[in-house]
Amino acid sequence: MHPVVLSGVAKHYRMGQVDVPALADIGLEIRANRFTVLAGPSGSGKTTLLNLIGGLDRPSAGQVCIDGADLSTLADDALSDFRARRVGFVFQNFNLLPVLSALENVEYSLILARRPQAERRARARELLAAVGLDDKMHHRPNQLSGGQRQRVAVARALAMRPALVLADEPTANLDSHTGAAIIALMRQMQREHRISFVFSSHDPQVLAAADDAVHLRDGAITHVERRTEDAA
Ligand SMILES: Nc1ncnc2c1ncn2[C@@H]1O[C@H](COP(=O)(O)OP(=O)(O)OP(=O)(O)O)[C@@H](O)[C@H]1O
Repeated sequence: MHPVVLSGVAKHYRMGQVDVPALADIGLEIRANRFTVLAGPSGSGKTTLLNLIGGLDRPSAGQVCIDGADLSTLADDALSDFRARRVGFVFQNFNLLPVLSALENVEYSLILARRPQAERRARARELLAAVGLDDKMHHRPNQLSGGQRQRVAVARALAMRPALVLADEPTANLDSHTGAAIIALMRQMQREHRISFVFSSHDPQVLAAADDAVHLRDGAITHVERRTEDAA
């Protein structure tokens, strides 16, 4: 099963009297357990598409189905609940809560989901160890480097065992060496946790690491490259 299927998706933004078309007639199947990159020049619609896939915004037309659920049929509460349980997010500016430690940042979504304390603490520790931060669990974000902050964000995105992790330009604020390490980490996490990762990126290193690349231009898909076979 494809975890994400988009059909006939369009998005227009309204700016006063002006209608700004951002995406038109998008049909796309994102494969399960793959690393997919949305690539294209600035303004081509990458972030808009990622926001629709993650249920952060709604399409002007068409359907977005994740894990068999048609997001357009969900009311706002159900949509945010779905997002919290099934989708992990990684942002270019990390978006960690500054007053919380690395451990608490990873644990936070599990607290909101009312998981028992022992379980959520164990899960957060396990994930921080997996991203190489065993010795930094009690550091706050301003006591961590950019690369370490993004490692915390990756651990946080995985905490709820999502079906899908979305990352908007995750290496944009990192130097190329640190960016390469984060890509390798995300690749490893994607394989170990057997989930689908979808990125938007300009970064050739991210594009080179992808199984599938979706090329966008002027709000439309120009072509999709599938670089690995479907599993037998
Ligand atoms: N909130 C908004 N209101 C109005 N227009 C918007 C809004 N967000 C995006 N747009 C427009 O939609 C189009 C697609 O923007 P989008 O941010 O999705 O592109 P992008 O490929 O992610 O660009 P970048 O690589 O620069 O982040 C652009 O023309 C942009 O100006």
